[in-house]
Amino acid sequence: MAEPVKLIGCFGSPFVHRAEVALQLKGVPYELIEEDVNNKSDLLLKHNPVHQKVPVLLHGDRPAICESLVIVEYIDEAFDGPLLLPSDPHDRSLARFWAAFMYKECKDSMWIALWTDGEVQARAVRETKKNLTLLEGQLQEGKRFFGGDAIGFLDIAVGGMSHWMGVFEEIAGVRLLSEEEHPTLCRWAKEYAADETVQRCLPDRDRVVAALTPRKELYVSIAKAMATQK
Ligand SMILES: N[C@@H](CCC(=O)N[C@@H](CS)C(=O)NCC(=O)O)C(=O)O
Repeated sequence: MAEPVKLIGCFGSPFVHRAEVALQLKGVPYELIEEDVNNKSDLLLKHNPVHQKVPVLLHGDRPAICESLVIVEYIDEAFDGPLLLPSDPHDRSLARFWAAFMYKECKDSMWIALWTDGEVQARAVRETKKNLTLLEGQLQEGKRFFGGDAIGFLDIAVGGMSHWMGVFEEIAGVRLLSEEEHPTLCRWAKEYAADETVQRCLPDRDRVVAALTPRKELYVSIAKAMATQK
């Protein structure tokens, strides 16, 4: 009998979304354990004592796997189904490189652009748009997804942007991604969000806006701290 798979997650998280999409694409049955990140459970603290964040993947009795992209890679290797990372080592390294770029440079500049103001914000907006152009360059002509004709690792890494970017833009009142400036990336975002498997684990947009809006002050203070470290 297959060992049970459990995912500790929380509502409205783009990081949890990554793990869920990977499980869904692989056709792995799993139990989603909803965590209240404002009142963390002993289960979460036990399995992710380092970062105390979701997602956390539990596979049988083995030690938990933490960090969304590590989880996606594990799911890809541990289960049958369509390959998420490219089979070619060179392509695989490139996918990992751009996923790391998304996680660090893109995310950081976006976050500062969304939640600061004045010259700091203006600089971050310019940097974000430059980063989005670089990312857009990874979408090959004639291919629907970063992974080619099917959703792959890099699509999952960038995937949060397709649903959450608009949410954060709405809460912050700032526009970063537009059809005029990044038509190919916008086309990708629509196709990703419209995919049948992805749709199964995309939280309702209005509920996400309602859940994240009260966190605005927190986002502003995190962004200010990030900006001073740059
Ligand atoms: N680098 C982590 C980030 C995960 C993350 O930030 N998760 C948020 C939910 S969206 C969380 O658990 N927040 C709780 C906290 O920061 O205390 C990953 O990729 O898994």
